[in-house]
Amino acid sequence: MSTPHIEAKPGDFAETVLMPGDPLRAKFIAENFLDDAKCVTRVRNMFGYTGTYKGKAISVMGSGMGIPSISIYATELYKEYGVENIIRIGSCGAVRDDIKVRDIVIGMAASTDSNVNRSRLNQCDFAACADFGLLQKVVNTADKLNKPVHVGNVFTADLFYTPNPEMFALMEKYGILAVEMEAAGLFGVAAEYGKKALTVLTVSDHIKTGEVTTADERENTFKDMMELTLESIL
Ligand SMILES: O=P(O)(O)O[C@H]1O[C@H](CO)[C@@H](O)[C@H]1O
Ligand SMILES: O=c1cc[nH]c(=O)[nH]1
Repeated sequence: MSTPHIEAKPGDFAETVLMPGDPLRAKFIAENFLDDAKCVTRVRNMFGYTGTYKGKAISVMGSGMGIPSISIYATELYKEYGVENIIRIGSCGAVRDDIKVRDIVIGMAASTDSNVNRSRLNQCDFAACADFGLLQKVVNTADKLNKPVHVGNVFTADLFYTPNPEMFALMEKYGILAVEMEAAGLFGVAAEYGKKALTVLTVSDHIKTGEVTTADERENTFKDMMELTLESIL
């Protein structure tokens, strides 16, 4: 069995798949955080691996950038490979003063300028939200590990290079924590197939201050986010 975009065999994916946008990041995670990781798909170089973390089977696969790309992979994983949980692990831009670069943001819900969830729900607004059980586990794990996290609404943008930068002030006014490009789409696909999803992000840049993280800082904060996410799904 294979799908148009995934060449893995039935049973090749674990019930939980971690999804960074970047397929090379999926490879890095497999090589540095999982034991006995095996590459299960490489169509279009969108690498997917399955291994174990402290004895538990976990998969990791790139999603690509933006809602259309993650929607293709999430649909095929949920529908064809029996995956139950997808946890997006990505980067985001902060849009308010109390969120700093390097912070961890957990997307409890995702607002968006995309029309995909309206297409699903007969043009009505869909409140795109994370699975409460996954959210609770990651928040409890953050408490246990003494890692500070921000939990709330993120904004999933269709355009990275936005022609409407005035939107960032509106996001701040409405309590949105950060901007990224996939969460609302992933939550919509999970709802469509009766599955579970969560988004965990690290702040790579600050929209208001222009501050960006260095490569070393990105590596360290990324390890923090990985430890938090992996421990929460044990
Ligand atoms: O770091 P990732 O997971 O790719 O996430 C963010 O980075 C990309 C934009 O540079 C978008 O995919 C956005 O959501
Ligand atoms: O989508 C994204 C990701 C990181 N930083 C941004 O400003 N936007």
